Amino acid sequence: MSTRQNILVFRELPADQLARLQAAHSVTVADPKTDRAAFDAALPLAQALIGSSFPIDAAVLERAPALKVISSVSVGVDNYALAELHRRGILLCHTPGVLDETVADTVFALLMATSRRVVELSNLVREGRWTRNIGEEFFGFDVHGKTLGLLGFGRIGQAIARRAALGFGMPVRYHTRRPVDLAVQAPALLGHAEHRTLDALLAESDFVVAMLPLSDSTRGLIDARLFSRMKPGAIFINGGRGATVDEAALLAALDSGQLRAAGLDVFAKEPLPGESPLRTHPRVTPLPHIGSATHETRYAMNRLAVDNLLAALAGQRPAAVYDTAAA
Ligand SMILES: NC(=O)c1ccc[n+]([C@@H]2O[C@H](COP(=O)([O-])OP(=O)(O)OC[C@H]3O[C@@H](n4cnc5c(N)ncnc54)[C@H](O)[C@@H]3O)[C@@H](O)[C@H]2O)c1
Ligand SMILES: O=C(O)[C@H](O)CO
Repeated sequence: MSTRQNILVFRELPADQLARLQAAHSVTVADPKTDRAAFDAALPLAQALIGSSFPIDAAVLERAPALKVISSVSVGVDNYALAELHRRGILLCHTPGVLDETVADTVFALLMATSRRVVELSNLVREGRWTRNIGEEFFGFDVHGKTLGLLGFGRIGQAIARRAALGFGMPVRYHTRRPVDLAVQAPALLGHAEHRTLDALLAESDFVVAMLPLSDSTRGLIDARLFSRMKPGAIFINGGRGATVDEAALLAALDSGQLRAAGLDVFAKEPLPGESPLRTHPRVTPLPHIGSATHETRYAMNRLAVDNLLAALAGQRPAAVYDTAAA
């Protein structure tokens, strides 16, 4: 690629990271959620896009004939028309690795909040309803020593597994299409994590944590059949993507008592619609998709996304390219 390129920034970046782009290229900032007209106007000349949380689908790509590279400020790539990017030869970069520990912390916050009923009991205090010693009806469920089942045992799944096994003494079971060679890929988990078939994992686990990407193979994967295979009284946590879960089946499993509780950072539709029963269900702890939302981690993601984009525009191999051919 030649020297100054046209970059369209479709989500706010930290000022210093935006300045890095502006120093070398022509930059237009237009958030399609608040100024769709400006975004649409900049698309035809854009050679590069950087941002997140907006679908870059085939219709958007059709209006961006000069596009050569997209740098997503996210690890998940479900907002991008992957086959179309591959067909058009557009490079897709993302931000794996820099958010693993923070997202794992968020998932653990949900694990603790659901099992120890943190939000419910904190509200009891705040609302002046703590008038006598807490009785059995408010007791929780131990986390330490319980079995954790992971659907999704990639970068973030393994960070969750380390917390569970090494911090809380929890046996970890994971389900992937093929067992992971722990000695090579996750030596800290040797002797702590074991591969299971999906049904065996569900039958054994006190906590089932989904940390899956959204793809054709995972959309709606966690359905009524899977909930019915879980241990009665299990806790379900979703930190991956909302659409991997059949939300009606999740509600039915909560209402029948099959599930003790659910902790959800992600939903099929975000922001969660006001009428969703998941918003106010007494045994659901909902979070507004905050897995990676700390100052440090969001900054690291933005910096990596800018690094990726500048490298691609300089004709170098970016640190984190997503393989659209494999999608
Ligand atoms: N809540 C948040 O804020 C937040 C933050 C970061 C990532 N995420 C989501 O988490 C996902 C995982 O991130 P990662 O960095 O750990 O990804 P990763 O690619 O390292 O791991 C993905 C794991 O999912 C497994 N997997 C994929 N398809 C599967 C299937 N059909 N059946 C069983 N296992 C399957 C893979 O084998 C792998 O173990 C992201 O794609 C993103 O959607 C959410
Ligand atoms: O995929 C990711 O990085 C998170 O969900 C933030 O969008």
